[in-house]
Amino acid sequence: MGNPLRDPQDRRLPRIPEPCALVIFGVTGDLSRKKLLPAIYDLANRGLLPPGFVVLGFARRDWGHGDFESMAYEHAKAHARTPWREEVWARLSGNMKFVGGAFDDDAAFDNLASTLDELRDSHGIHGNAAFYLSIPPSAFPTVLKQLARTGMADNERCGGWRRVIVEKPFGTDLTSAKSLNDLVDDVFTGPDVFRIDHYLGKETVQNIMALRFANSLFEPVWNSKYVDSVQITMAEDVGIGTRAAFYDATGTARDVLQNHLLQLLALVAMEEPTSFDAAEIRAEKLKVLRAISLPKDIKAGTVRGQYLQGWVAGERAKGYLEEEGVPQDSNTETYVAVRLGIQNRRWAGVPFYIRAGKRLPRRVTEVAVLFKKAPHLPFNPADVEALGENQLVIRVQPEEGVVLKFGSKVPGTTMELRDIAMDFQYGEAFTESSPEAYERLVLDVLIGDRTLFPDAAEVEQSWHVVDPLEEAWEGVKPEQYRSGEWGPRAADEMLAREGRHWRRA
Ligand SMILES: NC(=O)C1=CN([C@@H]2O[C@H](COP(=O)(O)OP(=O)(O)OC[C@H]3O[C@@H](n4cnc5c(N)ncnc54)[C@H](OP(=O)(O)O)[C@@H]3O)[C@@H](O)[C@H]2O)C=CC1
Ligand SMILES: O=C1O[C@H](COP(=O)(O)O)[C@@H](O)[C@H](O)[C@H]1O
Repeated sequence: MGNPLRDPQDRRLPRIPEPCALVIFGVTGDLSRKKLLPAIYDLANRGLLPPGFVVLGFARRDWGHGDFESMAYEHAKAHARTPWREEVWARLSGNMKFVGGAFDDDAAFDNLASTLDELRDSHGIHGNAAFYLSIPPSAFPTVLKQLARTGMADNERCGGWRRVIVEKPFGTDLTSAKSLNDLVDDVFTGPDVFRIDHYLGKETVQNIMALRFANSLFEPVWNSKYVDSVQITMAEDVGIGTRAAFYDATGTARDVLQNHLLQLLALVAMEEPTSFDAAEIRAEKLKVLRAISLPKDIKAGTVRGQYLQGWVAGERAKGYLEEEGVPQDSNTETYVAVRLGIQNRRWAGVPFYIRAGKRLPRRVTEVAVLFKKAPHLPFNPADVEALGENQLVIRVQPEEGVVLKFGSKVPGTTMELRDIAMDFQYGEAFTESSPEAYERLVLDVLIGDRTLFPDAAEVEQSWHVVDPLEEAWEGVKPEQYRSGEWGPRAADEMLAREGRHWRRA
């Protein structure tokens, strides 16, 4: 199916999937409870699900359908974005099924396959099903093999479409990502594979393309002639929560740099796609990912940190090594800062500073484009000194919007200058509410629109960036920072060495 953005007529059409089932592996997990089940309710509430839509949960529980439905009700109600309406849930709940079992349990998968076959006739889903792997990444291969063994991934046998949604991180390095790509492409046909990166489902991230390519204002200055540097920040006030096993084996670079942050960089730096087709957008992003250069001296051009105990938003926070399940001698980073370059004509010489961390003072994700100062400033030197650089800040979350910072005359009888901000906030500009990222992405899978999903080449290219970093960091102890601080001092020093500082996000 073509992308509706391509044809302005199509943009206004509601996109409703064909009758189908969504099978969620790991349905009792954190992601499913907080994001997927609420997203399904929100889609139903907006009238975007087909009649007879089935949610089929799979996890290690001795549950009947009713137990699953009660759990789903509790979490969907707690986390839904749209107003709660019992009648919407009542329509969904009749179609919520559960199959219990472990990933290595053949009988459980045989049971799942026959349940899906029965639903084809009883619920008119025509054999259409999407499988969401909301499970530990180490289990992706086992589940994919089970789907192959039981014939559940076989479009022809099932008489409808079969799609798979693979969560991130997709592999732990380039080699494992390649094997996983091979496996997933063996089991499913290429266009039926959806590698999810939920940042691409965020409204504010999709708006990067609109901001850049729908306006003539920014394009002329979107290059190394005018841009001094770009800063991408993903700060979280939370720690690792209950995800110690996953996080300690993963670290910040694999958890969010390899995917969310490199995707943001690609959207900010890529050339205009010839259309909004998935293939065109992916091709432009891939060119940027291929042009990324790492710091010559990786140790000097990157900083890894690990949080100590401290205070975040007035609350006492444990240190990373005190978190339950984290080994006492863990060297895993909970913060990363890196200076990347992009070796092409548009961006030569412009540093892209990227930082991400847990237990920072507050939750904020933003992309800041910092402009060079004007070549001549005919003002009082003290004023010129006090003026910051012009900045365009894309606030991904929270307080979603875009801020333009520039110097202005202070009202009065003298020519005094001060930085001011023009602020666009979604809440003020639009009456429409933004769908949650997973809501948009689940709908896209059910419709078969791959535009917002990175392809295999992008995922592999991102590991080309992260693998050398991981290699250089091997055995190196991370710098420490107190919970509630903006990361290790070394991250400030890294920018100071280049005459810059991190923007106050
Ligand atoms: N949580 C988050 O905020 C985010 C998560 N992700 C990704 O989403 C995926 C899921 O993460 P998350 O929900 O946090 O993980 P959780 O650990 O919370 O949940 C894992 C789920 O997998 C099930 N599971 C684990 N092992 C088995 C097994 N051997 N057999 C059957 N079921 C099993 C668990 O079932 P049981 O109840 O039986 O243990 C549980 O339902 C991961 O790939 C993660 O990287 C991506 C972005 C954000
Ligand atoms: O993918 C992940 O993202 C979350 C942060 O997501 P956000 O939408 O709240 O910004 C992060 O906490 C988690 O560690 C990571 O796996």
